[in-house]
Amino acid sequence: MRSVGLWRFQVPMDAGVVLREQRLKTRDGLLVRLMQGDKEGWGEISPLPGFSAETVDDAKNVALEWLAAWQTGADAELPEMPSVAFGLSCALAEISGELPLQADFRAAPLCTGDPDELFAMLEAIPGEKVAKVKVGLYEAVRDGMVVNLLLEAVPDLQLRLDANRGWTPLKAQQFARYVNPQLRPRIAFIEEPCKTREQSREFSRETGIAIAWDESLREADFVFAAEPGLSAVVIKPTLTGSLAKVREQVETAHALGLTAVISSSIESSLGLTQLARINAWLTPQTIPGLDTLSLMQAQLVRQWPNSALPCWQIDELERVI
Ligand SMILES: O=C(O)CCC(=O)C1=CC=C[C@@H](O)[C@@H]1C(=O)O
Ligand SMILES: [Mg+2]
Repeated sequence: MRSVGLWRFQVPMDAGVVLREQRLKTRDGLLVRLMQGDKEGWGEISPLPGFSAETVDDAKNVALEWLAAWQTGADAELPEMPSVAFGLSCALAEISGELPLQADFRAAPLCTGDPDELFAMLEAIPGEKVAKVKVGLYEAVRDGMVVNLLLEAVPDLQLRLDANRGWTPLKAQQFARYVNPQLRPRIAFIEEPCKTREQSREFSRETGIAIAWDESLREADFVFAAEPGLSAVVIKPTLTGSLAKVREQVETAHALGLTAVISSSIESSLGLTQLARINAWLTPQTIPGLDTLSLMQAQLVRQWPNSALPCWQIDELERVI
């Protein structure tokens, strides 16, 4: 016997979360529950505005169609739509036991570049010190100075930076000029410094600073390849698709000697705890990019350890079916 449930949620965000120059006031998405005999699996379907091609309504319609077929006992192929394929495949993998329960709740603290804020965060994390700093939001020169200062002040710190393709080659150069060449190896990578991949490669060649692909993974002409200066790929499962596709991408990256970083698409705590499990399962050596729960004002159904945010239960959400 199979049965299904689908809920729509809307969680208020912390003021000031800006994605692609758009303020994200609420995080909207769907939670799905599959039940088969005495087994139960959950998944989150949350297209990310500005990043996903689909909307929540698109996702809902595609999910409903698949759920109707699954409920009648058909094992239909997963939909292509990435957020839907991800959520449904997680629910199926919980039922089958493919997605292990063990989770890696470490997360590289996300910092907007306020050094005092970062020092406080770093003090709180034991072990390997890896943090992620958004750059490209202020003057490139200021970013360079902040990065230099952080690396100087915390000798065992590794930084991940993310420019979201915000820099022209000139701005990228201005940034690099302020980062002491001896400190540059402690920049684990900078995600997508420039508007084009070619400009980002050029930046890496000229500065010796490693780069990572994130946005590029979703482009039609992207192929996984090892190349000079490239150290990592950032994999955002909600934007990628099914768990099988995520796994394939992780394996391809590892075979090429690249780090694969499992990263959040700002999912609720339910999706985030699953990403922490995916990390423990597929990329256990790597600290994931999952420090986004604090951008939200509530958790959903499952709790992230030690989060003080209230946790909304399923009966507080809008039931679709
Ligand atoms: O990767 C992380 O450490 C956290 C997630 C994160 O930085 C992002 C999530 C979603 C959209 C973006 O603003 C940003 C990114 O570009 O990687
Ligand atoms: Mg990025």
